[in-house]
Amino acid sequence: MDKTYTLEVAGVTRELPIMPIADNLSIASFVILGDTELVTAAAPLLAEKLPEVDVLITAEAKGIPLIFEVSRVLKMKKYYVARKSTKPYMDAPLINEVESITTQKKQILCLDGADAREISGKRVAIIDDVISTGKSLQAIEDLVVKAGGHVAARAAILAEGDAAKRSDIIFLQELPLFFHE
Ligand SMILES: O=P(O)(O)OC[C@H]1O[C@H](OP(=O)(O)OP(=O)(O)O)[C@H](O)[C@@H]1O
Repeated sequence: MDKTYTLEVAGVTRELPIMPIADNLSIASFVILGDTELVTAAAPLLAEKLPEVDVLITAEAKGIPLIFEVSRVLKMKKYYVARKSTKPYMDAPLINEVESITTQKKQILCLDGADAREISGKRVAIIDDVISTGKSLQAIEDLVVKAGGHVAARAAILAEGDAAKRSDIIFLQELPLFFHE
């Protein structure tokens, strides 16, 4: 099997290392943390595909640079982040469990109660770097609904595996999964 996968997205090319995550499955590792060139190229393309929304939300961690840039392009003054642990400075956080394709154990996602109150009644776009099993997306969506927000868009740079067949998400490029014996 190839050791890398050549990804072309938003006019940028990256050689993604193919990494095993289970006995019969490998993924092309896509890490946008630190990749200013890719994030700044992808964010405006995603921003122009979004319907009109009031707020943006992502999950810690890899969605953060992307949501920052999308909010900047859209001239939004802030964005929201569901964290993967509670913090003492949070006010009555909303908490949900989450498991992603790369998660080895269960994690939590939590939204500060103060953020939840601001999201209430708003049209929300969920932003992430990749949608794969969709479990992270669903966990964020559950928090948004709990907060009283209305999910109006689900957007990512890449749709991995079967996620590329979904008609309810916005994405720029597909990413294959690599199954083996
Ligand atoms: O559709 P899914 O199967 O849920 O996978 C997609 C999620 O997985 C990755 O995050 P990861 O869990 O690796 O966390 P990190 O951003 O904190 O590294 C990615 O950033 C998405 O949030």
